[in-house]
Amino acid sequence: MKIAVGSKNPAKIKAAETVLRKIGYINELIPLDAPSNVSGMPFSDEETIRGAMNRAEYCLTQGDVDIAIGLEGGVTETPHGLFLINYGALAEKGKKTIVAGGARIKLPEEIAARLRAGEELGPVMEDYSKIKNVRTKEGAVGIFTHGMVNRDEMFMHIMKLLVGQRGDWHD
Ligand SMILES: O=P(O)(O)OP(=O)(O)OP(=O)(O)OC[C@H]1O[C@@H](n2cnc3c(O)ncnc32)[C@H](O)[C@@H]1O
Repeated sequence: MKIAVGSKNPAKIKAAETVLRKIGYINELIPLDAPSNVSGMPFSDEETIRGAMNRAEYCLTQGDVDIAIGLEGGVTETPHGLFLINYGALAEKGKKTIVAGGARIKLPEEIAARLRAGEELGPVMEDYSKIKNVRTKEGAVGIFTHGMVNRDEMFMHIMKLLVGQRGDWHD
């Protein structure tokens, strides 16, 4: 069984690899540059879910991939402020795509204002934290939880929700 993940982001690959290994999948995980076909900074649950699904479903069209994972970050507006959100999708040939969402936290108003003005979270977080490539490491969630929950761990939880919903992993 060949499994792909629709991203070359190390935080996403690590999350997918760790959880797949936990359930006994020890073959190579194939990272593919999969387009999300949504905006660079998804601004709703719907857009972020769509991005995750698009990434996963694109991977299924590449080579002989049997199962594909799409992981996508975004934000969503609420009456309480702008929240960081993340979703995952697991696509499999001949089956309905499985979707799961991850933990969410409210972003500080100074970050939210910049996103509403059109900036993307990746560069805004680099600027705010003075750390390069935050999105590939601890992520915004890691910065704002002081390392208590980093981006890979947050995606690991989404991965568990995905593989758990699929159910039986015996060949
Ligand atoms: O390489 P890919 O897979 O595209 O990963 P990405 O982090 O760049 O892209 P996402 O589609 O997951 O996220 C959409 C945008 O939000 C940014 N973003 C999302 N979550 C973030 C986080 O926790 N920390 C920093 N930036 C984040 C990210 O940099 C993108 O600009």
